[in-house]
Amino acid sequence: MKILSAAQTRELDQATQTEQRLISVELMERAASAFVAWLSSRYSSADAGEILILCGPGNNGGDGLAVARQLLQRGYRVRVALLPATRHSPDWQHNRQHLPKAVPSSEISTKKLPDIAAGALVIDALFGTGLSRPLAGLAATVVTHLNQARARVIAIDIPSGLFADQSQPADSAVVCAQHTVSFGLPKLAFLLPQNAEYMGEWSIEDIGLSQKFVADTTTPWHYTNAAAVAGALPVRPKFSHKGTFGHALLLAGSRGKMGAAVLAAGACLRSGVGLLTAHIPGCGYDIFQTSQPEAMCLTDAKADFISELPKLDGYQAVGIGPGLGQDAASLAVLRQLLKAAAKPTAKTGKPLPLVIDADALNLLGQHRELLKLLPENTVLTPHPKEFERLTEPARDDYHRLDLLRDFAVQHHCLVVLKGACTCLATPEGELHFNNTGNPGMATGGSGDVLTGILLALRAHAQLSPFEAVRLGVYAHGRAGDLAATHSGQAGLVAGDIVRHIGPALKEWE
Ligand SMILES: NC(=O)C1=CN([C@@H]2O[C@H](COP(=O)(O)OP(=O)(O)OC[C@H]3O[C@@H](n4cnc5c(N)ncnc54)[C@H](OP(=O)(O)O)[C@@H]3O)[C@@H](O)[C@H]2O)[C@@H](O)CC1
Ligand SMILES: [K+]
Repeated sequence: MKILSAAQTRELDQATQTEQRLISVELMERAASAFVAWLSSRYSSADAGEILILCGPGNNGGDGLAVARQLLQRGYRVRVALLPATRHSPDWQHNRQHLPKAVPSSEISTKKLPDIAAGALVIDALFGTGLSRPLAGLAATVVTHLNQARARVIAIDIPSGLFADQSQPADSAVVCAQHTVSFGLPKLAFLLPQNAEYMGEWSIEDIGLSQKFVADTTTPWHYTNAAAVAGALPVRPKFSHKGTFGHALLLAGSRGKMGAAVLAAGACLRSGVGLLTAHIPGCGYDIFQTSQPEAMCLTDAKADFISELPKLDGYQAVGIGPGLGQDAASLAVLRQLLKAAAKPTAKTGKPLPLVIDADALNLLGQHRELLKLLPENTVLTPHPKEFERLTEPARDDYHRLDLLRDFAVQHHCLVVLKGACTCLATPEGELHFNNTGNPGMATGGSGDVLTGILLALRAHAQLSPFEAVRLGVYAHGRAGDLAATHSGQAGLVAGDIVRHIGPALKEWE
């Protein structure tokens, strides 16, 4: 699914009208109907009580006025408060004229802010994607007044005061919604942690916008949902054997951190890899062989950390990092690996696929000269702090996205920035936000599991680097979601995610 800018969203609006021979007010009516259908599926008129609709001067306010009329027709009690303005959009004016007299309406002023009882249901239709500057004056006062009221706020399209695709000054007035009901496509702002307090839960309603325009429009931003990865996992052919699905090598573990190696290995095995060999420090042999009998095991000469790079012949992908530690000898192994993997393999003529995580990323951050050795299409899986060590502190989430994109393009690699909406940056400069996963996955070992999944999928000959990583990130979140249905979010541990990779991947079969 594509994510469009605010300017492209306006063009989409126009293109839809032209394509479907609609007048703009008809599209507004569709948006209002979709919003009302959403609201009435969640709140009966008794639950809702008297609904206050705050309307601005543009089409977002026009949506609010159409919603007021439709809610009244459905038997809800509504009242409307209008933000004064010198100019109103034509569709606003149309819906103002068609607002039934039975809907009480008043104009807001500094002296007459709307009464909002705690717990009241309030619809925020002040500003949408036409926001052209941070809110100030009366508009900002109304938003602050609303946020202080402890009401149940539902935003139409986007919380008012929030820009759809760029940052606003830190002290801007923005509506804090409990839920945002948006139309057609998600907006970039919805996916960034810095906006979580404004967005609440959000959902996207289909209003039949032009699919052709969306298909023809280019954007760096994409959203990975179930439809995006449908059919992405190749069917296992009847006459396949374990060699068909690749042999992966995992370099992981150190004294006290063997669990990371065990989790990554378990995840790799559950993600369809043909064979897995793990190279681990001597201290981990019994632990590893006992907990992962399906994997083969090579032990390092050192007992506590990895100091040797095994021969790489015969492997289709190598993962390094989980529980590795940051010993100088392990750094030397990482350097040797980067150099060796860059040489084209006899089988594919391409560099050996690498997945780099955790301490291997921290070592890269401390020795940035190694970044120029990264083979093409290497996968890096940092969380924001690890990513900062590779680049620089980000001013905000938008700046972090710029850094992420630049890094992936400059180093020709795939970077998975882990978070609530994990973002995959490609060497072509695309950013793909993931829609699976839950806060229960913010737990130790969750990242090691992702490394194992990605390692298995990068060893799969039929998946392109991008397909493997996008699918792996999605499947990791999906496994976490399935795990949470059993253990709950608080009780979820990384091993639960491993145990649900199979059921998650089964959904593609
Ligand atoms: N796209 C779609 O597919 C569909 C979109 N639809 C709906 O349309 C909405 C977008 O409508 P919109 O473009 O009229 O923008 P919106 O935000 O309501 O108001 C702009 C007005 O506010 C003003 N203004 C701006 N910033 C301001 C500020 N800080 N303080 C004060 N004023 C400010 C601005 O004035 P100006 O910038 O010219 O000074 C202008 O007058 C969209 O979010 C969705 O709800 C659906 O109906 C149908 C399908
Ligand atoms: K709004």
